[in-house]
Amino acid sequence: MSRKKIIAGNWKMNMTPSEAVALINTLKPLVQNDEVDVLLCVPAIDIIPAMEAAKGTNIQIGAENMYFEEKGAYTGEISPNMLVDAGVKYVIIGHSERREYFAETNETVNKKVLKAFEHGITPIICCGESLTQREQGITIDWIRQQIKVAFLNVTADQAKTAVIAYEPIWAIGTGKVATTEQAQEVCAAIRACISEIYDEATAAAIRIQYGGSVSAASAPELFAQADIDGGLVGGASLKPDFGAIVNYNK
Ligand SMILES: O=C(CO)COP(=O)(O)O
Repeated sequence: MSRKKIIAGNWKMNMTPSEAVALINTLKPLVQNDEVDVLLCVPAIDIIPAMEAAKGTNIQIGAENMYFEEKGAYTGEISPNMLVDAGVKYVIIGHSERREYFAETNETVNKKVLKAFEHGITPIICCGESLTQREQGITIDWIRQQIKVAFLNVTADQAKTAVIAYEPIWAIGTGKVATTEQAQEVCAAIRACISEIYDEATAAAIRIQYGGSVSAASAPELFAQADIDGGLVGGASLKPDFGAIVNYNK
């Protein structure tokens, strides 16, 4: 089965609304590639102006986070309904930075994943090991656990449409990209885990990205791996380099 690659930027806490519009205008001509899905996940305050700036282009705008309640007394949070109303189709869930700085757990990730599906938003579910865990040889066990909990009560039909981002924490923002072998090994293990939870058809349909210091130089080899269906790109998505990453196959 051939899966369409999905190449997504994660802007993290960068870009004011006016900077966001300017960057999208710069990226527009650089990220044209019909063979891949192109997505920019941007800060909540940038979503509406970014949608407007990206109108009529192949750039889709996603969110970086979402709460698992619909509305109410949750100061500072963004609800799934708000994202849907703004036209958002993808949301990053459980990025390692949210787990580390905002106390997200596998359980809250699962609640958010279920809520996103309930509202027709595709979650980009993040997983990844620390350097210590890699050195201890527990990478695969750790990630299998993250995946199993994230997908609790998710149906096979929903799971087929999900995106998983494998992001080794030691490779994020460090310039230390995982080797293609390391990235492929874990992405294959994630697909095997999905196959165990559901079935082969679900595992064959789900898209798995690699993230962690992806650059124009490393993208072609990474994205050519059998189980890597694109990337979740941090730093390089804030620069024209993102165009070269999107066009990794040209
Ligand atoms: O965390 C990341 C994307 O979600 C990766 O960030 P970098 O590409 O800056 O390493």
